[in-house]
Parts: sequence; structure tokens; C-alpha cells
Amino acid sequence: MLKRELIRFFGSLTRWFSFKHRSLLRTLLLILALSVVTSFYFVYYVMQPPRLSQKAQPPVPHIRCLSDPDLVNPELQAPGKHKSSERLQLAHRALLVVEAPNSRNGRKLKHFLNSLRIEVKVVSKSKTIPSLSNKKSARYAVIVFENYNSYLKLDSWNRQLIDKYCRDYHVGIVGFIRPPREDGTHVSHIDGYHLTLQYRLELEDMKLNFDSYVWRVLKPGEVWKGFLPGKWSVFHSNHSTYQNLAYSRLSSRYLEFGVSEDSHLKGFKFVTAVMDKGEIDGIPKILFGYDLNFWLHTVMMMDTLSYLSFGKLELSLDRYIQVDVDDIFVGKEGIRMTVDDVEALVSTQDRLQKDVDGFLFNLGYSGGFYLSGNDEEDEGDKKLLDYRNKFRWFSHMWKHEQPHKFSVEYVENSMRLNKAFAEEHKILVYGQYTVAPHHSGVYPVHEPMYKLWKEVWGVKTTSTEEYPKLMPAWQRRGFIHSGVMVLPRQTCGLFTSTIFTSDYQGGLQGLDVAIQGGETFQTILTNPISIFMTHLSNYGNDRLALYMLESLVSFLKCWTNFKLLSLPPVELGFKYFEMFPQEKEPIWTNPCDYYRHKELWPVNKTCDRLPNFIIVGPQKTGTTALYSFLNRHSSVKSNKPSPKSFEEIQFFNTNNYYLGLDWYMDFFPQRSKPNETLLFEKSANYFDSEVVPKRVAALVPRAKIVIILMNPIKRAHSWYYHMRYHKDPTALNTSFHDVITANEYAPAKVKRLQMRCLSPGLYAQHLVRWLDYFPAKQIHIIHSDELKNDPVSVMESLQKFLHVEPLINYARYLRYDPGKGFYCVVQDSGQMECLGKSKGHRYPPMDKATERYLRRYYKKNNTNLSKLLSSFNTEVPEWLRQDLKEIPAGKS
Ligand SMILES: Nc1ncnc2c1ncn2[C@@H]1O[C@H](COP(=O)(O)OS(=O)(=O)O)[C@@H](OP(=O)(O)O)[C@H]1O
Repeated sequence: MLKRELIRFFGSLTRWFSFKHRSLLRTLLLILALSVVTSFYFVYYVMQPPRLSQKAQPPVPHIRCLSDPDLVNPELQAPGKHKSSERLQLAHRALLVVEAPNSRNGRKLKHFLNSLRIEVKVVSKSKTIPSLSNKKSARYAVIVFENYNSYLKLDSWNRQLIDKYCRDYHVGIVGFIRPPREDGTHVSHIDGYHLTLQYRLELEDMKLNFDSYVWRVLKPGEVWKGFLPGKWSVFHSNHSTYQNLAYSRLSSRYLEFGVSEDSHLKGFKFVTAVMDKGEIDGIPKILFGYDLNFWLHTVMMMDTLSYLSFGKLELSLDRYIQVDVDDIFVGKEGIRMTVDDVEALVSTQDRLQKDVDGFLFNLGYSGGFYLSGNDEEDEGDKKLLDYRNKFRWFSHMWKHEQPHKFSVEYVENSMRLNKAFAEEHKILVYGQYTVAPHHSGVYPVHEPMYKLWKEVWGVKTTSTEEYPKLMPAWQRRGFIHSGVMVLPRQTCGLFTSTIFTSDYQGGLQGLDVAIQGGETFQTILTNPISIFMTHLSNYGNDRLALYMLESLVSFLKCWTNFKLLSLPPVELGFKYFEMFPQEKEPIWTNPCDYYRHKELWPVNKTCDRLPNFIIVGPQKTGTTALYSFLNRHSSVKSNKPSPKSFEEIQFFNTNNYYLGLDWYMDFFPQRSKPNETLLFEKSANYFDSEVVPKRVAALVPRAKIVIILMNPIKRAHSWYYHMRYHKDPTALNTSFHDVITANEYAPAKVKRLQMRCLSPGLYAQHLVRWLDYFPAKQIHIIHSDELKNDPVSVMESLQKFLHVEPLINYARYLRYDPGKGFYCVVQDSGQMECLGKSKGHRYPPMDKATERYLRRYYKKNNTNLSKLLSSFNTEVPEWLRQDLKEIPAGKS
């Protein structure tokens, strides 16, 4: 606009001069006008003074607790203790009944429960209620209804089932009230429950019943000021079973729209959440008049879960906070810290230490950028060093390089230069903690970096936002690799570029929303340990990190009973894995399946050296023969042999898994023709391993799975003789019959041998686990007898399943060897290559009594297998048909 005005002005001025007499005065006037305009333009567009004025006034934290004046002594409000001394058998799991499989509130509830690390079983209201108990224990510690009405309207069979379960196991119900669809309904009564519901109210402000023993995380003396989102349902009852939990008042905005202003409506008269103690039907319930999209409801929900589950579904009240200030010395000139900023950092740290036990800022430095700002900022750098002993320092790379982009030598040099910088400037570095620039090398794991971390610094802990993925943030987890504890990290909404309030989405108000119940608050709420990553630039300029931290701590103190603490990173790491031991084990994912991981994957590595299909076993079914047949195909390539386990890598089922992805990929050849060569491996123990399907699905979700099934009785027999062939002392000293019939008093070695002998043959049980992670169409089942007797047909259908090209006729490559008694591979030279002596050897037949015993043993599983096989593109094999015919059902 302004530019256009200026151009027009200059245009008319020039025209005026060309048509009128020129005189000296006019020339002078023109020069004057020009200089005024030019200086205005310069000041307006070039200097941009508004940013400077922003920098002069960083925002000041302003949160003050608004305690309810009715609360006589806030100090007396101790958090509720919900843990029960009774021996209640409740699982750490919740049942969530949703309106529809993908309903928005249902998803929100599931994610919230998952963020608290509660396992959730989701069922749609129209589906049958799953089995609720497991003999003496309850499978679900609470039942949550996305819409409480669905509970009230359950058909009598399911309603009785749920009510009986809740009463028998002391399980409570959580329900969210949704107004009925018919628009006209504003009030309804729940028959038999002495409860009236009023719908669609606009409300403002909220306070909690500070006499309720439901509150544990929530400190109930606070008052929330402001309009509540959406339309609410409220509860009315005089029955003693109900305890009001939260109150609100009618929105003043609502009153403006013509409803007469009645003074009592302005009081906190509207009950927005109630507890039903169960006096009427013996089932405790907590009902909410609005969904989880109001921040206070997330905290109330957390306390509800804890209360109704007798403390089973609760997290500790301790909240550990670690704040890393990353990129010390790295920032660009003009946005770095000055002396005043450093002073502010120190004084804020002093204040935070009063509320957060043991708090220290962790400063991550890159010495290569020391004194690289303007004069004022260089003084800031020096000031940081003056205060060096006030902080905990950790190392980055010398020039903030991303390790995965450089050679090992270069990375080592960079680490050592940074170490020398610390020595030169007498910085006592906490070498056991480090952070990699831009997460490089942490996840996906870059092995050389882990190695150098240990060699140069003795690193034991780090943190990242990338495991297993950046988003969703609530799913981030920790893992341990190569002795380094990798902890999940949060962004707290401030990035390198968030330096002025105007840079934050929604400005200061937006930041306040995140702190006061929003994203930043939720991080602390759901994570007992939070590591916040901030940057140097967030501490200069508008000092947004200081504002955020002080405000957050004040808000947490007003509203929660959390005990805020801080620990040195290694101790924090130990604490984390003590709380969440199940996370110690990593789950490797394919670095090329997620664009952020791909960017962190060294360019000289590919994700191509991973199998397209895996023969998973079980043992003794002919897996080695199949492996050798496949290798005869020019477009199919297997792994190179392992020095320890020969043709089997045994990666997914053993400690080899912890050696990482590089170790696994090294077994596979580079593909000569990228899309034409199929890579595969076979490890016959994968089939029956508990952890394998999950691990395979995480790394190669599109891989095809090949399974060979044979009569489990014969498999067990063959396996026993395999162990004898390999001189297993227990097998040599115990007969097959004694192994399989060993009872609980048998020696541990025999019982272990028995388990390994019989368990893989429980095919249905293992197949179900594979089906949890892979669709049936990705799994190919081969029958062992067919592989033995008609391998040519087996290979034809397998090639089709794998889409191998060219489709070859195996009749040319396989020939029966009467001496060996099996098919062998025909080499190009025409020579036959059979499997070694350990495969297809001779052993005595099984006696009838043993066979009968095993038939009974496998009966139930075989029945299940025959049903399961219908999901696959395969026939029921002859042995299974016979087996099911011979032993009448129920005799197992
Ligand atoms: N073509 C061919 N050559 C040799 N052996 C064959 C062949 N086809 C199937 N079989 C049967 O494979 C059994 C060994 O199975 P695995 O290779 O899966 O055993 S292992 O788990 O890898 O040890 C082996 O079991 P045993 O006879 O008990 O040794 C064989 O019966």
C-alpha cells in the first residue's frame, strides 16, 4: 500500500516539474522531499525497530493461585490415597466402550489412557462385550463408556454381565454424558438412579468439591476462571449415593442472550461431574458432563482412574523435570544471550530451585562457536563461563556437526576438540550425558557414534524425540542400547526459532494456554519423567524458556499435588527404567519407513539389505531343505552364514537383537538388481518365540512370512533325536517317552527339554500371535509332507506367493535321491547336492503308547488349528484330518 502511494506521489511530482517553469526553489523543494521520503522509507523498512522494543521487555510470569475463599485451610487438603490393602486381582488394563470404531472422543480417550501407559481394550457399543475375567482375576480395572447412555441402553444380557463383573471384582465405571440427539431434549431422568440430567448449557468458571476423596493429583482448592468450551450436561440429585465433584456457573455470555439474570444462576450451582458411590446398584461410577476436551477433565480423569481402580491405574505423584539448554555458543549473531540474559538465567534457576528439588539447567555446548556473536553477545558468552560452576554442562560436537554425516575419524576429532575446549576453559563437564545435534545417530542408531561416546566421554545417558517416532508425542519411549540409556524427550513447544512471543503460535496467550492445562502441562501430567529440550535463543531475546518454566511450575503448584524434583541425568535414567522396565529393550524400526529417520540415516547405508521374506520355522519341519531349494533360484538370495549358528542368523529371537540393525543388515548381500532380487533368511526358532512377531513387524512390516507345518507328534520325535544327534546329555539320558511325560517333580533339565520339545507344536497358539502382527494374506503355509514328497509343486506355489521372477520349473533343479531318501538340489554341473547327515537321519519308530499320549496332548490345539487354517489359502493336511477323526473331542 505504502509503496504504491510513494510511487504515485513521485510520479505527480515529476510531471509537475516537467510542465511548469523550473526554478532553483523547486529543485531545492524536490531534494528536501526526496530526503524526507528516503529517510522515512529507511526507518520504516530497513531498521525494523519493533523487534528491538520486543527484546527490551521479556514477558513476566504472572500465574497466581486463585484459591477458593470457602476453603478454610488449604494446607489440610492431603492427596487422596487410593491403594487398597485388599487383595484385589485387577489387571493394569481398561476396557473402553466407544460409540463407533473411529469416533473422535473414543480415540481421544484411548490415546489419553495409553499416554498413562494403561493398556486399553477398545470395543464398539454394538459389538459383544469381550470376556471380562480370567478365573480369579479381573481383566479390566475400570470400564470406560465414551457415552454413558450406551451403558444404560445395553441389552439385558450384556448389562447383567458387566454389572455382575463390576460387583464381583469391585470394578468401577466411568461415563461421559452426551446429550440425546433429539434437539428438543433439555432435561431427562435416569430411571432407578435418582438422577436428573440437564443438557446443552454454556458454562464458565469451575471449582472442585474439596471434600471429595477422589482427588489425588488435583489440588481441589483452586478456581478455574474463564468460559468452558462447548455445551455441557449437568447433574441434579438429592440421593445420598451421589457426591458432587465439580461445580460451574452459567455463562455470563449465555445470560446476555436474553435469559433473565437470576442472581442464584451466577453462583457455582451447576454440578458438572458426580461420583455415584454405588449405594443403589453396588457399582461405583464417576460421570462427567463433558468430554476430555477440557484440560481439567484430563486431571480429573486421572484421579478417577486411580480412585476406581484402588490405585491400580495410577502413576506416582513425583514429577522429575530435566531442562536442557541446547546449542550453547551456537546461535546466530543477533539472537544469542547477552550478559543480562545470563543473569536472568541464573536468577530464574535460583527461584526454580525453591520449587523443584535439585534443579539445575543442563547446558549443552559446542566450543567451536565460542565468541562468535556481536560484542554484547560475546560478553554474554564470557558471563556464562564466569558462572560455569552454577550449571551442569554436557557436550555436543565441536561445531554442532551431525555424526551420521561424517567419517568416524572426523566425528572423533570433533568430540575431542570439544573436550579440549572444556579443559581449556575449566568447565567441569558431566560426560555421562550427551545429546546429539538434531538427534543424529541416536535413533536410528549410528553405531560408531555410540562407540565414540563411550570412548571419548564415557556416556551412559542421552535423550531424543525420535524413538520410536517424533509424533504422536505421547507415544515416545526410552530404550537401552550398547549400555547407553536413551530417554524420551519433549519439546515444550519452544524451538530454536521461537525467540519472541510473536513467534509462538497464538503469541503469549498461546504459550499461556499450553502451560495452563495445554500441551506443556499435559506432558508433565502424563510423564513422571519429563526432559525438556530448549535452545540458547529461547533464553536470550524474549527469554521465553524462562517464562515458560516459571509459569509452568507455578501452575503445577496451584493445581496439583505433584512433588517436583530433578536428578542428574544418569540417576534419572536409572529411575526411568526402574519405573518402566519393559522399555529397556529397543524395538528396531526400518529407518527408511519414516521421513525423519531417513534423513538421519547415513547416505552410504541403505535399507535394502533387509529380508523380503522370512522362513520362521518351526524346527524340524524341513526348513533347511526349503532354504537350499530357494537359493537355487537366481533372483532369490539368502543371508551369509553366521559363524555361530550357520545358515540361521537368529536375530529376532536372541540377544543378537541387541547388537542392532547394522549387525543384522551385514548378513545380507547388496542387491545386484534392486527390485528383482528377493532377500530372505530362515531361523526355525522364530515361529514359537513370544517376542519375534512384534519385532519382525516393527522392522519389516511388509515382509512375507513362510511357515512349515507337520504333524506335531512327528516333529517332537524328530526334534528329540536331533538333540541326541547333537549329544545333548539330557536327551541322551532320558527316553523320548520320559521326556514328554515328565511331570512337575521331574528334574528341571528334563522339564526344560520337554517344553522345547512340545511347545513349538502348539501351532494354533503361535499362529494366533503371528496373526496379531501380520495379515493372513502375508503368511504362507507349507505342509511338510508335501515339501518332502512333492517339492516341485510346493516351490511353484511359493514362487507365486512371493512374486518371484522368473517363475522357474523346479523339476529341473530338484531330483529324488534314493540313497538319501529325499529330494536334493541339482547343480549347474549336473551334480546332486543333498543336505548333510544331520537332516533326514534314521531313528527308531515311536511306540504306540507314546503316540497316543501325544495325540491327546495336541488334540485341543489341533482342533483350533483346523479352524484357523481356513483364514489361509491352504488345505487342511491329511495328518490333521486323520488326527481329528481318530480321537473323539473332549477326551483330551
Ligand atoms: N529334501 C530334504 N532333505 C533332507 N531333509 C528333509 C528334506 N525335506 C524334508 N526334510 C526333513 O527336514 C527335517 C529337518 O528339518 P529342518 O531343516 O527344519 O531342521 S532344523 O530345525 O533346521 O534343525 C528332517 O528331519 P529328520 O528326518 O528328523 O532329520 C527331514 O525329515
